Amino acid sequence: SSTLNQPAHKFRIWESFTTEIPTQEKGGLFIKGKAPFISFVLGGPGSGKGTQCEKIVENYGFTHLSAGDLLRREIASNGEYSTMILNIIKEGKIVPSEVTVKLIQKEMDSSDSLKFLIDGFPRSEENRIAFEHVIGAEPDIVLFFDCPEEEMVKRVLNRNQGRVDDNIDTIKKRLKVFKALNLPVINYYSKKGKLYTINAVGTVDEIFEQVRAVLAAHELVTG
Ligand SMILES: Nc1ncnc2c1ncn2[C@@H]1O[C@H](COP(=O)(O)OP(=O)(O)OP(=O)(O)O)[C@@H](O)[C@H]1O
Ligand SMILES: Nc1ccn([C@@H]2O[C@H](COP(=O)(O)O)[C@@H](O)[C@H]2O)c(=O)n1
Ligand SMILES: [Mg+2]
Repeated sequence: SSTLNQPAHKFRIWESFTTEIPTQEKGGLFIKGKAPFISFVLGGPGSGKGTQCEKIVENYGFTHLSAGDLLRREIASNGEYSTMILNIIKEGKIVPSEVTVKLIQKEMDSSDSLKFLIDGFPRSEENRIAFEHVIGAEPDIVLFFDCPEEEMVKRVLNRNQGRVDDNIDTIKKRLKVFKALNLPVINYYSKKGKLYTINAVGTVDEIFEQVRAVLAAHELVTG
């Protein structure tokens, strides 16, 4: 059956083995003994999510899961969904949540990490709801890299990593999709008090100082 129709199965397993029932929020990951800290990392195309995630990993030992990288790896594997994913990425559209959440779930399940950065996810309300349903967890915080469109376009066009979506036509489409589908997710987490907006203009180090302040407030600075 569809992944989306499966319950947050690990939570059910935990419930049946202990009377000490953890909060539903982190249910799917409690089987590892301790619920990991989860940060979603959002922002438009080229806002600097991946760059800042690298700095967070270096400094604080998070495990970085980039949804885009997982999808690109899936394309490279020539698997069942490769062509479908490639076509969607070329169009700047969003891959069905069932596929993306399954890739994230696999990485989280095979990791012992207690700190995850989930970069470029959730890109839509559908993504968000699928994650909650399948993983059985919500993020502790959401970092939002807020960057003007002209700056994002400039950065993407200069990126030079051979990505099929780093061209002006696809960037325009990605910006439209970001506004239509990702901003509602950002607003959702803002209302929940989980959103931390970072001014993504400036040097990489200047931006990282803002990130550091957010992580310090959550006592995640010890690595
Ligand atoms: N503060 C900055 N100033 C100038 N250039 C930057 C800055 N941060 C990142 N860049 C550059 O901008 C480009 C895009 O950055 P990055 O790949 O981190 O963005 P992203 O948000 O992950 O984008 P995407 O959503 O497309 O994956 C890269 O070439 C990166 O080196
Ligand atoms: N949750 C997601 C994340 C990404 N995609 C697709 O991949 C493209 C590249 O993503 P980056 O985070 O590396 O910019 C993106 O434009 C989408 O086509 C997705 O579908 N769902
Ligand atoms: Mg990226």
